[in-house]
Amino acid sequence: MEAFKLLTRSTNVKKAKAIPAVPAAKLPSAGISGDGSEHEDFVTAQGTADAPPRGKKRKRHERLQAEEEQIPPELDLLASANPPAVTSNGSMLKGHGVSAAQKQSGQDYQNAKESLPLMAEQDRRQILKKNKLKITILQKDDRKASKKADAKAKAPLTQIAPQPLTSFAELHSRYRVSRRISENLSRQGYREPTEVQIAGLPLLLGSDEERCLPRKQSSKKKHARSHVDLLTVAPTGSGKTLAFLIPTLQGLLEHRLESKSHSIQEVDADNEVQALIIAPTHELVDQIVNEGRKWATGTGLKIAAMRKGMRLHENLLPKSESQDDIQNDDNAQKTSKHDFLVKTHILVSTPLLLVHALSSSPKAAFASLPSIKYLILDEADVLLDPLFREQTINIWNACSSPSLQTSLWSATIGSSIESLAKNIILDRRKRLNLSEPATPPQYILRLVVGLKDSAVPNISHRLIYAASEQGKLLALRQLIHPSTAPPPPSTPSSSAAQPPPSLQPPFLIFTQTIARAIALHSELHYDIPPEAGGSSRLAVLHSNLSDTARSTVMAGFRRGEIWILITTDLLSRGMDFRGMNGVVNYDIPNTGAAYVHRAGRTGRQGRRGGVCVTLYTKEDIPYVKNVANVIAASERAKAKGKKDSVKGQAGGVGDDEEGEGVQQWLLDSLPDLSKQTRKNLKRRGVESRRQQAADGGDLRKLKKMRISTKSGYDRRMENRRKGAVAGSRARREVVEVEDGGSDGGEWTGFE
Ligand SMILES: Nc1ncnc2c1ncn2[C@@H]1O[C@H](COP(=O)(O)OP(=O)(O)OP(=O)(O)O)[C@@H](O)[C@H]1O
Repeated sequence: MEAFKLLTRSTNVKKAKAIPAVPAAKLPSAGISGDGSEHEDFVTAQGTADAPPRGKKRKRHERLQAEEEQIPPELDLLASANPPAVTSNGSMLKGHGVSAAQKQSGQDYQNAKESLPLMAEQDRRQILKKNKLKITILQKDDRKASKKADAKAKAPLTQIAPQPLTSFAELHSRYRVSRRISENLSRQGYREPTEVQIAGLPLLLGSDEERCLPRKQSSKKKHARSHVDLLTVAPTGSGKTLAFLIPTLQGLLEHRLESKSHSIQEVDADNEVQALIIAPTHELVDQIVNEGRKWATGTGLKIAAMRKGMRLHENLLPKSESQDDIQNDDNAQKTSKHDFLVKTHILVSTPLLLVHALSSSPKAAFASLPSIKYLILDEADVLLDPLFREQTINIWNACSSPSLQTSLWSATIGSSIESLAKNIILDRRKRLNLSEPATPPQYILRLVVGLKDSAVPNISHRLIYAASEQGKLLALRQLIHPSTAPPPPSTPSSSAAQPPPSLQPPFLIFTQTIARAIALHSELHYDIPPEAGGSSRLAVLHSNLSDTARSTVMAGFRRGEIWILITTDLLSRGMDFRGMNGVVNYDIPNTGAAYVHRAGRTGRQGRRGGVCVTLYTKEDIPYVKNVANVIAASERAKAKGKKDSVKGQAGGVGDDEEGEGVQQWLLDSLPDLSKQTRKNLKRRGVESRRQQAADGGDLRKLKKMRISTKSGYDRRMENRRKGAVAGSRARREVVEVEDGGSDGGEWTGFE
């Protein structure tokens, strides 16, 4: 059961421990030395640091040193993490002496940033290629853009090769990320950046020079930073959360430093939300908050989840007061007592909760959020899908700051979502009058890691034909108890020649609808023997449960108390369960992208040994091509990876995952999906599974789709038995009441 310990991640966020005092930074203008020798020299010449020589006029650098020592470590963005780089002739490398005076303003701060030398272009390109990273400029917003729009549309997109982040130590040494954040990373045991972090962090943290953005010859500012909006497509479990959280935290610290040095008295700036992270589900929101708190520890920055009844700022009245139909005072009072103001720097929310909070303004139909500097859309393709599109765009439009930086993240962003996002960004700029000479220039970049929109190749994919709903149940039981249940019906079209794999818990089972998740849960209720924990090992999670019930199930699953979790697509996106052994698609996913995300709950951070099993029936055959194509692409990628690594080193990768998921003959024989079928399937899933008795659906079809191993005859007999028991119980109660009423309650037994 060691695996279950791994699931405990993110359940309890320990309160930030007091960070041990970090020694005050050395005076940078004193020549900077990591070992403090220059500082000692300074002290010997001037007296002790604690007691400067009396009677002497305080020199400027002493004053600056005092100022420097007052800067708390979380804001000490310029402190040197590494000993200063010294050239062979003993002189300092350019850029390792930054005076405190340069911190006087945010602009100065930017100018003060002296970068470490860049890698040669060839080396940069080699590292990016090795890590399968592709960075493209989708749009450069400049003065001539509109005039040359047509010409530009035809021109190929420009690829760039930014300076890659080769280690987390570079975050501080090159990008001046706060020491606190770097310490938090190393305390959590994070050593090497993942692929998406290798390119994503420099793109969001670096100067134009480090990002290698094309610069005008006339631009003299070496450390200029253009405005960048970023679209990132990176595999599931590749560390995207950290890639957007670190730059956000760092950006907010820089803003704080900037406004402090400008003595800008921002109205209640410390309580204002300055970054918004939008995610599609409550579960993902909570996970991001937990992750964010790990990196924000000790920085003074707060990150919180949006909850019902929260208000974003004072001007937004509680919902009750803004509505015309206030029923009575008591009610209004009660509601306003429960409404409270959000006091956090980073707010994480689902689109719906935020939209509710924003539309509760009595004055405007939709309140604006001018303080938001960062907008992050996690699982952006879902957020821009018709289901959430309107809400997401409303939130996006409410962020009215001209310097808003938007980033979109997902493992799957199709070309239609990409162009929609691009258009929203450009329209917003036009509306805010930012399309004219953009200073600094504004770019929309796209970062793609690996093969776009593909499933992780480090797990094994199995597509199993189970003929009917009953066959699926049998196949599932076979997966859970490989030795006890009979094998699923095998037919000539079964793709798996070998017996189906067995699954070690913990694992997730996905169904198409809530009703089916509930039905499957009650069917499997007694499948786990009491000596293994019985029915408490199995749970169901869906959006019809209360928030508390959802959190309880999630906590139980993360703690390893629940072994098998039956759910809908609610948990298919973004959820990070460490040690997850497998995923079962009890019902086929609606799209290829949905398969990528469901399968991505296992095999995270490159972990091997995960299994994704997809069961399909005769009714699914017209729809299964989507999934089969994704599996085939993933297996091709796996085979290529193996070939490459065998070339690179003898032995190569382990041969534990064979490419048995989908065979070519099956791929060729599955029917192609028409555009309309694809669209309908995406929206509604396999239609026959959605029908309920109440819909007046075809009774025979309904029976076919029912999740149960029992025959109709057995069910009828069981129902009769149940009816008889209930009837006899009711009769007994009637007799008891009558007897009790007649003679004072003395029981005389049954007749
Ligand atoms: N550099 C790193 N070193 C080690 N572990 C890391 C690193 N970066 C992230 N992780 C861990 O990898 C796991 C997956 O990260 P994360 O949840 O951010 O993936 P993701 O790319 O957002 O996946 P999804 O597309 O499913 O949302 C997390 O447990 C995270 O803590």
